[in-house]
Amino acid sequence: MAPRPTVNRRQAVERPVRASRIAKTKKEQAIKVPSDELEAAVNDQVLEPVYGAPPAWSEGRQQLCDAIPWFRCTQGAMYHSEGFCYGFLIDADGGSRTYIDEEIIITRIGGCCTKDSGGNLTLEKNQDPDNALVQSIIASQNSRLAVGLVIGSKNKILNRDLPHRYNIMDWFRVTNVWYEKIGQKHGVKVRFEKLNLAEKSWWAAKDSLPLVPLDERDFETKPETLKCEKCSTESVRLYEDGWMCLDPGCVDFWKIENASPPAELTFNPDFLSFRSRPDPAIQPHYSLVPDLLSTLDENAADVSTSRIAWKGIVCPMCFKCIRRTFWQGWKCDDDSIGEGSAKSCPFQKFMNMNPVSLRVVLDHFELAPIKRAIVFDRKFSIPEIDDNTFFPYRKLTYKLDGVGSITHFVSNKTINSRANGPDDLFINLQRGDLGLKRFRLQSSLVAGTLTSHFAVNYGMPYKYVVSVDSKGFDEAPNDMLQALGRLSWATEKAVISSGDKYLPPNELLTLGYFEEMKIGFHDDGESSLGPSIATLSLGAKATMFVRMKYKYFNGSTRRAEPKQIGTLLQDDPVLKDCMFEDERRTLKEEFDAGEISQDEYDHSRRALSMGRKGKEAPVTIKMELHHGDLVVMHGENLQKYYEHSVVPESKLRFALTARYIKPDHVDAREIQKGQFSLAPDQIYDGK
Ligand SMILES: O=C(O)CCC(=O)C(=O)O
Repeated sequence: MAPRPTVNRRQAVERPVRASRIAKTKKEQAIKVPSDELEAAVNDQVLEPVYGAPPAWSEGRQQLCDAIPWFRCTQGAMYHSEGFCYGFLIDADGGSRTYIDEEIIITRIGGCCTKDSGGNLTLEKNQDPDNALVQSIIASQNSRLAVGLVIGSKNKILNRDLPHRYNIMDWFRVTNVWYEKIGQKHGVKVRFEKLNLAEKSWWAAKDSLPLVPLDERDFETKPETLKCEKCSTESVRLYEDGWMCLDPGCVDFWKIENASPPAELTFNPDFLSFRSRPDPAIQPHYSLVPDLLSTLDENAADVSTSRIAWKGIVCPMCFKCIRRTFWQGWKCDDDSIGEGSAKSCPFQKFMNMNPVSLRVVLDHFELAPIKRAIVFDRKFSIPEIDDNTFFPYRKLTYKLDGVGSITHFVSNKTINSRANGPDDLFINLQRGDLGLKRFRLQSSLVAGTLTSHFAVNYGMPYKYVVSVDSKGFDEAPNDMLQALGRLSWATEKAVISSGDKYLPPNELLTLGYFEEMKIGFHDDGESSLGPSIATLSLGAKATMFVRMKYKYFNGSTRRAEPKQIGTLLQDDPVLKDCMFEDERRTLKEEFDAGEISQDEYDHSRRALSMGRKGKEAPVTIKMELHHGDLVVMHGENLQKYYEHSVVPESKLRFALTARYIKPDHVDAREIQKGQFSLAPDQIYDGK
């Protein structure tokens, strides 16, 4: 029998491969493409079909990160956590001298980059050994931890027609981590080698050669490694063009025989073709494609609202990563982006939502509180306490000078346990389908981020924080109207005590929080809302934080660049406890009195902030919201100047918030949605 050729080379490399950013077809491999034709070459590329299909995929980054535990990073190429690299994305820009074939990937590790005018990432500082990404990739290599790889469809180096935006590849081992000179800086590169060499990769070209069996592979031949004469560091020979010392601390770093290497380098075929002997000790930490659903016993108490149960899953029918957008579970065709094969996937998994009992979320359920004992932390505002006017509620009032007030009606066991009271509402809201869903945040750092809570809106449309489709109050279940009765009572009592006119609510937003869900700092809206907003808390305890908005605290908007000053406030209200309160007040008085010009006013204000980093305002009000408590925020400018966030504890909480939406901000056809009349047993008497 004729001897076989060197098998690894037949698999991966048959001729020298130029290490470039340009994707090349097999025929073009040694052809140099001028850089000004780069864009056109990439666009005109004829992509080859792939051999198989990815084990899981996603059209959105958020969906991918939610479902795949080894890739929970919505930005950057590397997912690292607690000092290890678990997952890596190969997408548009792998940097210069990138390489991909069926089993090998050579790429930079990402980080320390900015985008140049052409949209390419360039290193803006050296990547040193203390960099977290560098440490993580080395830690994974040293502890023989397999790394999961994902390939994005913007990758043009592989030259394959990838089926989806993000495609799970397989587990890889880290075989080499080294430094290269990239522009004027040094950055870290990595060579990944597919762990399972016994199975053909799905991303191989459809007409590619069959896989070389393991027992015919050469695991002995390794690329040449030489010791530097200057620093004694051993470095592997990466490029055909010549050996280079890869220690960035050495005077001979990145030089071929004392000279800079050519701009375009050709990979050393031995570096591409060597394969590591299978090693059973190299294992991943996670499953490549987790089957989360098989582990969720929906009949077990409280599983359906636990943290793990609102992670994304991989659709068992079409393998798409899907997020839990519905209160009851996952629906494959709901979380689709663009056209995709899964648009019509019928998979849906709605869980048995066994009601979570109050016993589970309230430590002191039945035992307390008969009267809630409250300890106030002197770091925050201390409220006025009134135990009499609205007995059995304790009324706590926080005053925000010249802005408004926050009234906290503290509930107790007697109030909560009355018929149609908070205890009943908490259980009843869990029966049936209220239509609670997670929506996309309108503005978020990463596009497509979902809220960390479920929402449903009744009454007038409320579109400030999330775009929630509103249902009319005529469709609202009795429990919502019972809650609306309480909220109307609380609003009226809080507003009338402050001497203002009471406007009955015409909108009710219900938020549902599972374990570890929350709502970050936001305001409820300025121009479209009336001055009063009332919330009823049900279930788990939560903490509400109130702070001044950044621009009112600092006197200017956030700066685009650290050295710049943001835009100064046109009309600075100089709120109590803002930065440079005294100076800003004096300047404002001088300006209002015509003693200084606009230029002088702005110049002096800029001088105050010069050289100072803007910062978030400290929290001024911190409230513990318990089951049955009612909170009313009141004041024309409260939502303009202040923002709030709420962080619940335990496994289930509802917040029902009633607002007055100004009818002139609502489409005339929607106005009737906000009309309601309460039946006698839905009107609340404060007991
Ligand atoms: O969960 C809460 O208590 C507050 C909810 C909230 O801030 C909102 O609906 O805007």
